Amino acid sequence: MSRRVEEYLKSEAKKANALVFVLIDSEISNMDASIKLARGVEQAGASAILVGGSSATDQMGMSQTVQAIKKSVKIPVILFPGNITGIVPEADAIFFSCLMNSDNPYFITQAQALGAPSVLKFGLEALPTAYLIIGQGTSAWFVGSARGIPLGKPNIAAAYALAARFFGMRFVYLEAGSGAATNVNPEMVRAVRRAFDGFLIVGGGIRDAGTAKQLADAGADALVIGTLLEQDGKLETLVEITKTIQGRTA
Ligand SMILES: CC(C)=CCC/C(C)=C/CC/C(C)=C/CC/C(C)=C/COP(=O)(O)OP(=O)(O)O
Ligand SMILES: O=P(O)(O)OC[C@@H](O)CO
Ligand SMILES: [Mg+2]
Repeated sequence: MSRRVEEYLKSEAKKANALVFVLIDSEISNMDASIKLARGVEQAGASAILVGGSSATDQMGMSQTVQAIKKSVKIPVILFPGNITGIVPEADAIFFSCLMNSDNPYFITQAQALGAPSVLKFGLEALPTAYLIIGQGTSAWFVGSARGIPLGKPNIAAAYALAARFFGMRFVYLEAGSGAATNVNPEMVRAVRRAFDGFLIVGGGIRDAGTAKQLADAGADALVIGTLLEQDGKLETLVEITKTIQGRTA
């Protein structure tokens, strides 16, 4: 299986303090809005577009959205599935994730087993990802039956990341949850960075450049921004974020 997207992300991450990935929630944005947003965020310096939603079930709609985004931007489009319904053919890659701290085995191995044949059939590049949900009260936390790692317990997150490393997973995604009131804190990112030498993604509740800089300085390779851009006029904040952590826009 090709590692084209993974190699691209790793080489881009070497050039910047951290990359920015933008999450387009296929349950919220219609096709025109998604295309406009994708073009805007590419211009603003985002390195990849993630498409997904914790309860996305409209595969036809997602398929069309991904296809339209692909035609509009050069940066990779990566699926971010909350379930097997989040797998569509048109993307470049998929976070093939294991919600390691779920209480439900479905989100640890069963969705993956059910989805794997489609990933192969569609030729999607699978990015092996340990998805760790931090804190509680968000959609991903609820839908994924996560036993959220307490925000103030960096060593627990680091232990999961170490387990992910020993499993051979090459990505860890520390997720406070979309729209989280409190983002993952830099102490936890630092602890996980010490334990895990792969590609470290941090997301959930990041809304300003100051926070983004702290998380990048703590060792994140990429930050995910979603909810912020669901409000009009916030592209400027994204430009500020990319400038602060990368010193550049596209
Ligand atoms: C690999 C395959 C086939 C599936 C993975 C299945 C797993 C591990 C799911 C994890 C649990 C889960 C429900 C994750 C959702 C991730 C996601 C797309 C979050 C985005 O959050 P939103 O759905 O936008 O939240 P809002 O409700 O706030 O919009
Ligand atoms: O929507 P926000 O809070 O930016 O979170 C993005 C992403 O980490 C959610 O999966
Ligand atoms: Mg959302």
